[in-house]
Amino acid sequence: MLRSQTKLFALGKRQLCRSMSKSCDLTLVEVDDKTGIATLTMNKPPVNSCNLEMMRALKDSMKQIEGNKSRGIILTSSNNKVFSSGLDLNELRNPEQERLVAFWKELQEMWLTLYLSNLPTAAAINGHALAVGCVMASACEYRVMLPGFTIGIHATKFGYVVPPFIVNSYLSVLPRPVVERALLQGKIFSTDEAQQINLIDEVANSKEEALSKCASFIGSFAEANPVARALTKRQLRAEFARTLLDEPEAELKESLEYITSPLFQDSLDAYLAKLKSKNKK
Ligand SMILES: CCCCC/C=C\CCC/C=C/CC(=O)SCCNC(=O)CCNC(=O)[C@H](O)C(C)(C)COP(=O)(O)OP(=O)(O)OC[C@H]1O[C@@H](n2cnc3c(N)ncnc32)[C@H](O)[C@@H]1OP(=O)(O)O
Repeated sequence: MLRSQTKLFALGKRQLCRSMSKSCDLTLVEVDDKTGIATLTMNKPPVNSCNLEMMRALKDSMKQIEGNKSRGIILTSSNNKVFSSGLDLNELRNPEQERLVAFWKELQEMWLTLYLSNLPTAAAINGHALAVGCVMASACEYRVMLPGFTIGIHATKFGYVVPPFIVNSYLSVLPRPVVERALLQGKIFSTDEAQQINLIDEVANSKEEALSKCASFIGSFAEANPVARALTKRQLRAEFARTLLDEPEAELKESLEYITSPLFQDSLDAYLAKLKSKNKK
């Protein structure tokens, strides 16, 4: 198994840190010296799918940003078509038990790190944000999206039960009746639809504009005491994080049982075959 490593480079006025795998930098972090805001870029070709190493890199980068006393985090993608395609489905297919346990624990920890970050968080959604891609954007405090893309959690459409903490990600942004309908339909929203239901806060016409709008949002906390802000955020969000904070092992056990069931594996096979066949036509 590859271990992600983190390196720090001085780059002019900026610091750049990278979480690396053998073949590429999975995440890139740039801290703007003037604003103190860190941009965390997902950089796992072709579609930023979240495998074990990617989620570890994301978690490590976020912890590093918090440790560097940055003023906020903007999550974005180096791919100008895909923000993230969600969990790497290959991790779920006929998994080896030890790796599956590590993978699911990393998902839990990555989500908790983002959802409960002490820092203001914003997502510059510069491409499709599907399933856990949407969950990561929803875990941020603010979302700016480019037109012409899609966002949503479509798990039920291809036969997956939605885990409770993923339901909670939506519930922290959307009203309950909207969440219920969207999850049960497996609804994927266009940028316009997402704005209408307030799944996203703003639309921007370029990645630069999206980053700038996210930076303005983070700047809006300039007058707030960072410690008071962080503790208040944690109080507000603790309820939705409760399952994973108090009983991560129970959630893990339930998810593992479900993922390794023939029911799940069969629908995953069919879904992966459909996804691959798209490119063979
Ligand atoms: C009661 C207890 C309950 C417990 C429940 C426990 C577990 C349930 C698990 C359910 C959780 C689900 C969360 C998820 O995040 S699952 C991931 C779902 N994601 C998707 O369905 C996205 C699928 N991808 C796409 O729709 C498209 O790829 C796209 C993102 C719109 C980009 O389209 P495009 O630019 O055209 O790129 P391609 O489609 O050609 O993709 C390139 C390449 O990448 C492969 N790929 C895409 N997404 C994934 C992925 N998520 N995982 C692995 N691989 C992916 C795709 O197959 C192509 O591969 P080839 O080049 O080899 O054909």
